[in-house]
Amino acid sequence: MKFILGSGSPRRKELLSHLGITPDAILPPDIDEEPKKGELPRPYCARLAREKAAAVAAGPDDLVLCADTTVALGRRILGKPRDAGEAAAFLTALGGRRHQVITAIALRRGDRLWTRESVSAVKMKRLSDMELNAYLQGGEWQGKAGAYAIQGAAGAFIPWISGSFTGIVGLPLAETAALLADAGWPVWRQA
Ligand SMILES: Cc1cn([C@H]2C[C@H](O)[C@@H](COP(=O)(O)OP(=O)(O)OP(=O)(O)O)O2)c(=O)[nH]c1=O
Repeated sequence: MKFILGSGSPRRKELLSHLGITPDAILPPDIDEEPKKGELPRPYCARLAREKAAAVAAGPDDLVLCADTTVALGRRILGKPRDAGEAAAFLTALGGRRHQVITAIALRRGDRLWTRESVSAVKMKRLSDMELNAYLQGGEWQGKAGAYAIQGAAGAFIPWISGSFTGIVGLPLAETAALLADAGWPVWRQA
């Protein structure tokens, strides 16, 4: 049996290491992340995590762990920005308001699938032109849902969260540990 991390996100690999897990393989899934017409953020995020888990090639006994992080502004889904212009639009829309960050995780072994979700609320301050431009120049927005990473410079824009910090970064550790326990993986085995 192999443990496969179905994710190209270095944050997810690092967070998983806190549970003492070094994956036997890292296989980033390649799926269409376009939301369906009228799809709401939470079901969208859960669907993507499931589809990622289904897309990773694995043996019948292998465990495959996948996740999806989605930023939701009301009913609006903010995925990974295509370019700096879209990142600027996302950050302008998020500034001065509360939004949600959803991370859905999916664990698959053969035909069996275990899933969980973490939902956090995040308040971002309204950004000045100087803050916005400096942040865009720093490049940390690339590849991040909602165009920011709380674990980097954008932490300075976020005075308040309610929920799971590790969930916002991309892999909620409490839910992940519980999911692994559901599947019979011994997270807290003694050395
Ligand atoms: C909101 C937020 C997102 N993110 C990241 C986590 C995810 O990597 C990314 C959202 O994109 P995802 O599609 O969830 O993941 P990914 O494309 O990076 O990797 P994979 O599909 O291979 O697993 O945004 C942060 O690192 N910090 C944050 O504060």
